This record gives sequence, C-alpha cells and structure tokens, in this order.
Amino acid sequence: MIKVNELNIPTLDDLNFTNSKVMVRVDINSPVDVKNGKLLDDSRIRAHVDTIRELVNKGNSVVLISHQGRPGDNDFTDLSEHSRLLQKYLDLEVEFVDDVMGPYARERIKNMKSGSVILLDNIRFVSEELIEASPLQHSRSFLVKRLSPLFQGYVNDAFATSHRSQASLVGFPLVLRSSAGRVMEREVSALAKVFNEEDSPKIFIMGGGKVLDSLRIIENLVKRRLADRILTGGLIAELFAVAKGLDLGKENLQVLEKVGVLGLVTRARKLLLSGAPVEIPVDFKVEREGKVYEEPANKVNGVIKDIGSATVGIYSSFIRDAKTIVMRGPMGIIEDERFRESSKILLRNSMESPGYLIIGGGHMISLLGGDVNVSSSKMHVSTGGGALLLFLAGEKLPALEALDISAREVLKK
Ligand SMILES: Nc1ncnc2c1ncn2[C@@H]1O[C@H](COP(=O)(O)OP(=O)(O)OP(=O)(O)O)[C@@H](O)[C@H]1O
Ligand SMILES: O=C(O)[C@H](O)COP(=O)(O)O
Repeated sequence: MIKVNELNIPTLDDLNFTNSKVMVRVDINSPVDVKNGKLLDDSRIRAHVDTIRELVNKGNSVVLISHQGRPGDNDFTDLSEHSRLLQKYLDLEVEFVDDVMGPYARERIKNMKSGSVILLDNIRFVSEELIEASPLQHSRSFLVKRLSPLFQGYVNDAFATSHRSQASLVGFPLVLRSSAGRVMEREVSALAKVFNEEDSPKIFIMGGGKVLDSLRIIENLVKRRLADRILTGGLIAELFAVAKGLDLGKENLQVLEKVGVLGLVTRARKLLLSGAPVEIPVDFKVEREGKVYEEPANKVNGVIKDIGSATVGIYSSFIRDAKTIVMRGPMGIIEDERFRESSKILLRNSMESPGYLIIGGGHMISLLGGDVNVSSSKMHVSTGGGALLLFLAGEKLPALEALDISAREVLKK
C-alpha cells in the first residue's frame, strides 16, 4: 500500500493478480506528427512496459486501454501506431482491436489466451469517457457495465491522466478489485516525498509558460510551508519580477499581456508580501535586433528569452544545499538552442547534487533526451504534465481517490 495525502493506494504487491483477466489503464497519449501519424516521442509507451510484462509473466491476460488526444484536435487518432510500438518494446505480440466496448471487442476479450495482450482502440472514441463525473456515476456507465464483467481485476497505471475524473479512470475501481500499476506506484511514491517533512530543505525550480498552473503550485507550496526556496525562470519569473516592481520594458510587458499574465500580478504580489520564499533572476538573456545580451533584471532592454548566467550561479548555490529538488518547466525558450544553456546547467547541477531530484514536464524531459525511465534512487522523471502540476498544487487526483475507495469497499468484500 502507498499512503499519500490520507489515501491508501493498493499496489500490485497487495493484489498480486495471477492467471486472471486484467484491464490496465495506461497513458500512452503521445505527441503525433500529424503529417504521417508517427509518434514524435514514445517515452510514455516505454514507461508502461514493466507493468505489462509483470502481469503477463504471472499468467494474466492483459487488456490495455488508453486515450490519445481529444476529439477535434489533430492528435486525436486511433491507437494502431501505439500498438506497433508497444509490441516492439514488449517483445510480445500485442493484438490491436479497433473497437472499445462493442461486440467485436468483447468477443476478442472473452477468447484471450493466458499471457496474451490486447490494446483496445482510443477510449475517447466512447462519448461517456469525456464526461467528468464521480466514480459512482461512472461505475454505472455503459463502458463499465459492458466491460467489467469480462475481468477479474483492474490496474491503473495512468498517473499522467489521474487528474481526470473520467470513466476509464474512476469507474472500474468501484466494481473490480483494483490496484496501481508500477508507473503509478513510482510516481506517487516519488512525489509523496514533496510532502514529507524529513526531506527538507526543499527547492522548487519553476519555469516554463504555464504561468497560472505554476502560480497555483506556488500558492499551495507557500500555504503548506513545503518550500524552502522557489527559484523562478521562464514566464513565471517575469510575473514575479513585475510583482516586485521591476520595469521589464514595453516589449516584455506586451508578451506578458498577450499570454494573460499581467492579470496575475496582484496574486503574485500578495504572495511576496506574505514572505513567500520566491527568488527571481538577477539577470536575463535578452534578444535585441537579432543579437543576444545579458542584462541586469532592473535594466532590461530587449525581449527576455532566458535567465542570465549570474542567476544560474546563484540558483546553483541553492541547489547544492537542497535535500529535495523539484524542477518543472524550462528557464528559457529552449526550442531555440541559444536559450537552452541555463536549463541544462541547472538540470546537470541538480542531477549532480546530493539531493533527490524530481523532474516534470515534456520540455524538461526533452533535455534529458526524453527518457522517462530514468528513475534511480536519487531521481524521478515524471510522466505527468497537468497531473503533476495539480498534484504539486495539492489538488485531489480523482484516479487516486477511486483506488482508495476500491481498497476500502471492493477489496474488503
Ligand atoms: N522567457 C520565456 N518567454 C516565453 N516563453 C518561455 C520562456 N521561458 C520558457 N518559455 C516556454 O515555456 C514552454 C514550456 O513550458 P511548459 O509550462 O509547457 O513546460 P513543460 O515542461 O513542457 O510542461 P508540460 O509537459 O506540462 O507542458 C516552452 O515552449 C518555452 O518556449
Ligand atoms: O498528456 C497529458 O497531460 C495526459 O495524457 C492527459 O491528457 P488530457 O489533458 O487530454 O486529459
């Protein structure tokens, strides 16, 4: 059992499914090259291999469900390419069934042999999946009523989707014996450290462009006194610089206005006045007439693109003394290699520091070469984007709540 935020989450060690038919909810939602349907990054597919292999090795028949994209978006595709990659990494046959809960899918599931693997099609082809509703309501959905009788157990391995109260994530645990998979277990165990007192001092390095999400995390960290220091980069740093009264110049204010950040200055200022341990850059890398300059934060003349080297040095000194470091979002516009150095230096210093490092977010993971399986005793690379943000912001994750309910109500039967 994993205990986190008063929840008890069963693991595969608690349920130990053998010779059963098990539904496994994974998150293999991946960036798609819309020109040819190829996946641009398969790290999430690779992340789930050990859960699937463990279940197969115990004689279970495994039926995988996942979403890809959202209806109407150009990355909303079927899962045929995902099944090809899963088969490659699992080194096992993966039967792709281009159905979800219809008669063909149910027939194929009924006829499975022990140790076989099926991947059903995109779960978001089923309209009920996109409804945000309670576990009880979803346990009464057609999706759950049609599929659950075919299984002896359910495993949720989709940490990166655990912030969604959708049928495939919260409906099955109320009717089937359920546990977390190994990805979910690794994520929740690692991230629980953030809330553990003894893993201090804790440094949070918050960057990127999702300013409202990052502000919500910082507000939670300050309210719960979880952070010893919050080092800012990216657009969140610019928000706090403005909140501190720095004049970043018209061009940068226009950038902040355009992405709706200026409306958050009051909230940021309130945090600063409450004594929040938020550090802002002392210098920035700016671009002016096509050239790159480093300028003091109070004398910016150009468009901010990254934090400066003096700031990297100061932030690195804080990192060296930390026991837990959480990094989410890059310090600069890393799509442009001229603005990648600061993030890479801080990432390297964090990895070399004696502290435990948690990294989240697609852009930061890309600096690692995209491998989310880099989980050592000193480091955890999260598969989560929005889910990680909300977990760090102290919000409840419905999929975890549903597993806790299952442990209390289904397992006890
Ligand atoms: N100073 C800056 N000005 C404008 N954009 C910035 C700046 N610094 C970073 N960014 C942008 O932030 C984006 C990444 O932010 P984001 O919050 O999405 O991080 P992430 O690690 O990808 O997280 P997730 O996986 O949740 O998307 C990049 O596209 C980058 O260009
Ligand atoms: O990539 C993600 O953040 C997860 O797969 C969740 O996807 P969603 O935001 O479409 O629910």
